[in-house]
Amino acid sequence: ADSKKDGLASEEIQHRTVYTGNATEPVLSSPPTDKWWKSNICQGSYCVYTNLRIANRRGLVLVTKPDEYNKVERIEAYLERADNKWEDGSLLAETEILEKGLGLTAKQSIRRGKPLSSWSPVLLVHKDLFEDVVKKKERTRLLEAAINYLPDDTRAAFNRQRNRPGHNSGESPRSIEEILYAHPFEVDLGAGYRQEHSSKHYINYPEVALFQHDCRPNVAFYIDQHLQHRTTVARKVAEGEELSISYIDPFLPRKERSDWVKRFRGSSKPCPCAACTGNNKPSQLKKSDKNLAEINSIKAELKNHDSKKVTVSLIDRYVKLMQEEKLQAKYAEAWELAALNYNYLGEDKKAKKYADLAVQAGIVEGGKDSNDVVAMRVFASDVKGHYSYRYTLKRRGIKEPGN
Ligand SMILES: C[S@@+](CC[C@H](N)C(=O)[O-])C[C@H]1O[C@@H](n2cnc3c(N)ncnc32)[C@H](O)[C@@H]1O
Repeated sequence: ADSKKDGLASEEIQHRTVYTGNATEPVLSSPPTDKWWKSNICQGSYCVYTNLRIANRRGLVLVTKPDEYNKVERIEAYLERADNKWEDGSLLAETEILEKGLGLTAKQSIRRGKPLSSWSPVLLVHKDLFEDVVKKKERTRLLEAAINYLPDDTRAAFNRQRNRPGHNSGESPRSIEEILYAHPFEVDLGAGYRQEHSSKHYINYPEVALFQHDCRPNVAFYIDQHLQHRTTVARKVAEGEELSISYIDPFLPRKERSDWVKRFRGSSKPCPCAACTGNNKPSQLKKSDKNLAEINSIKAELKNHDSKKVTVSLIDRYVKLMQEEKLQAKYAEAWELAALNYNYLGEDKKAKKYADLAVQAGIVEGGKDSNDVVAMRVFASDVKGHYSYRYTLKRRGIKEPGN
């Protein structure tokens, strides 16, 4: 009964007896604890790979193809440096949230820029598995075996996601597939040499699964090149407020965002976020839809070096709309575009201001060593020395005052 309550993996695999597809005898195989190991649990070109030692013995399992496995194996040294933690346990509380299940709320107010978490993945599953292995039973066999191989604590953390909070014992725990669909993260391991197939994988971080979705989130996240997942507060959070990340592209039109929310909830119920319901005020929704359409169209102009429509007031308007729409978790690209475009028009003071803001936002959204942050730092240090200074004015034949 206890195992049901905890939503643990199905009974048959609790004792770690794993059956291979065409074997007549159960194959009792336990992974070694000191290296990568390929199990004999395979289906077509997909196999279960495990590493119990990785990330200070948190462990990592993969359900993937051999060349994808090789890519992860190559970055093992980086994964080894993982630093798995909530940055400050006193800031967050697990809370049951109406219509959404278990989530996180702030125990006290938290400032923008505060790092919240850093976790290594425990499971990677090739996305093509779901097309190439058509029988759900076969996929389940691989996925359950993979989870079963994880170290006990990690498996328990994974299985906590399978609970259905707010529901009582009658309901069965979520399947691993449901968890993967309900969890927003995926990574592309990148094209290998002459590789033609996709390298996209679902990637699971059990602790991070506690962040609920919001299209106007107050927390930004990124997955770094070591596959480490990091979250940072994107706008000031009040005590008691729910912490959220966006599982989807927040610049999508509302209808598409709502459809996505239905998909990951596995339900036809409408999306309950304020950005979808407008707090039941139709005028608010209309305004937000209009703002978003305008943001997207101005963004297209700002990205086009040859645009004849960009003026200082158009950039000012873009900045204002981004703030109004509460898109703080996506400021980095916006401030970078604003900074460059101001500079194209010779507005060096505004360019400097937004370049500095782009650096701050870039740290929140991609980390201090990300390429964008490095580039914006260089730009901010000397906006007039940057190629972009007066770029548009020069092309329009406008001379610098005094020349
Ligand atoms: C990654 S989990 C988040 C933790 C989950 N609430 C739980 O209780 O385990 C994703 C699931 O949470 C629920 N959820 C997250 N954000 C939501 C939202 N904005 N509205 C409704 N449900 C949401 C959905 O059921 C979704 O499938």
